[in-house]
Amino acid sequence: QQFDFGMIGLGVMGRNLLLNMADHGFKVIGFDKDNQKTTAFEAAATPGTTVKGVGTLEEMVTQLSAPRRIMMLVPAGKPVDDVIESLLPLVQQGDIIIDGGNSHYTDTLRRVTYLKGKGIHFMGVGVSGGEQGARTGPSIMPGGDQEAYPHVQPMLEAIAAKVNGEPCVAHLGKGAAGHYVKMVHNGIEYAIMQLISECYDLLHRGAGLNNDELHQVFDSWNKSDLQSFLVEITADIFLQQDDKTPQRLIDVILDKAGAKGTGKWTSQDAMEIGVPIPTIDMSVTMRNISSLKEERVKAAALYNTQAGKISTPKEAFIQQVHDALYFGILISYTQGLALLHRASTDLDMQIPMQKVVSVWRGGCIIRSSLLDLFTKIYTQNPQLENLLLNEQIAQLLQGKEQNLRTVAAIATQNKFAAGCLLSALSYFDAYCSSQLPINLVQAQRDYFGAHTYQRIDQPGTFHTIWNK
Ligand SMILES: O=C(O)[C@H](O)[C@@H](O)[C@H](O)[C@H](O)COP(=O)(O)O
Repeated sequence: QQFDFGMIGLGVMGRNLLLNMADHGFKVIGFDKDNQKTTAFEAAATPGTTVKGVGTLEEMVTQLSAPRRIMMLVPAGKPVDDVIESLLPLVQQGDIIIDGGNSHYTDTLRRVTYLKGKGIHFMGVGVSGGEQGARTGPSIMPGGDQEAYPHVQPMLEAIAAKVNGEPCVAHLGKGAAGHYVKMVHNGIEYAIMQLISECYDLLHRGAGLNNDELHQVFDSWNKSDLQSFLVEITADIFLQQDDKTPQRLIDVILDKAGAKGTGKWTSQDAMEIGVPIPTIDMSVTMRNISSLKEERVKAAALYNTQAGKISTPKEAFIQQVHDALYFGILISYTQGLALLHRASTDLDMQIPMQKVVSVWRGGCIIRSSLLDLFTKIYTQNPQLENLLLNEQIAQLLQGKEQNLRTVAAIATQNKFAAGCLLSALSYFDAYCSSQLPINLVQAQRDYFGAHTYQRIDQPGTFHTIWNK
């Protein structure tokens, strides 16, 4: 019995992806050091499918047909390098090793080069959609050498989410492009989650909506132009009863966010290559501020900060917040996609933007109806530097702009920490300004550091001996 695909790591993601693959007729074999996981894997298989769990890497590798296709879903970092080293004595030239975890793209690039030298194909593949997505249809973001992709394409297309019958997977570029695209996906995910939480705060603490009303609002928004996975689950979350107290669970969850790093990496890389993504940056910052709970409690007492009650009539305010959220979400995608466009050139990854947005239409955490529009826009203009330069997007934003300004004013007036809503507006105003007050910054830099400046009326760089 020869198997088509092997998985290292049968935690919930690894197991579910492999079971999904077996359901599509592929013969799959999985390895995990933990015997309970291999047993649970076999037990969870759909009757009639061909699955096998083994306890040694050798057993798995020797039963795979050539070229071997081996995916690992292990924690990012050293565990990935350890698995690669333990595989090397067992694999042959032409075999394909895939890292499906959230690895940093520079690690992936290093591993692509290292294994290329040994005649082994290494692919960094982003997988989005969580446990449920892995089992029934994730969004898959593969990158790496084109030569290897056709060997894994049938499996990935079979298991991926489908939109209009099209699989949400495509080859997304050279080197570590797959993991780079997944990293930015997560950066956008951070921003949208933070924007939704800021709107929840304005509606709940500000306008006094209770959990049932919040459920109604988000449920209706999910039937509007805000239709998306994150808005959909947010509507559900407000109905979840706590099993320890008579309260709704949302009301007993501590306001301290966790983070595994992908959002931070996105901001770090954007700063590195000089692409502004302030709303994503702010979402990372807001998680960091949230972790300072004890200090925040002290500061709140010192400054007696209490968010105000919002007097705008409820229905009108709900509509204003709807538009503010829509604007913020669109700006978050805009920033992430502008980063991908630039990184594709600067890091020589040749990322096909129209494929990125089409792969994000289904299965992933940031899936939303907006991705259909983006797919049309990038198909018409694959080299678009920034969505804000597209007329259709301009019309959409101009229709919502005033309500965002109103909500931003209300939020600041009433002491709501709406950092992502405000940063989206500032980004929009700065990006859409032909004139920025940066001439003064240039003057100051030249004044104290002779850093020179350019003039609006003649080419060249200039330095002035300032009158001090
Ligand atoms: O696309 C996905 O399926 C998710 O993004 C997934 O990758 C994971 O849930 C995040 O990495 C969590 O990230 P944080 O712990 O940093 O929020």
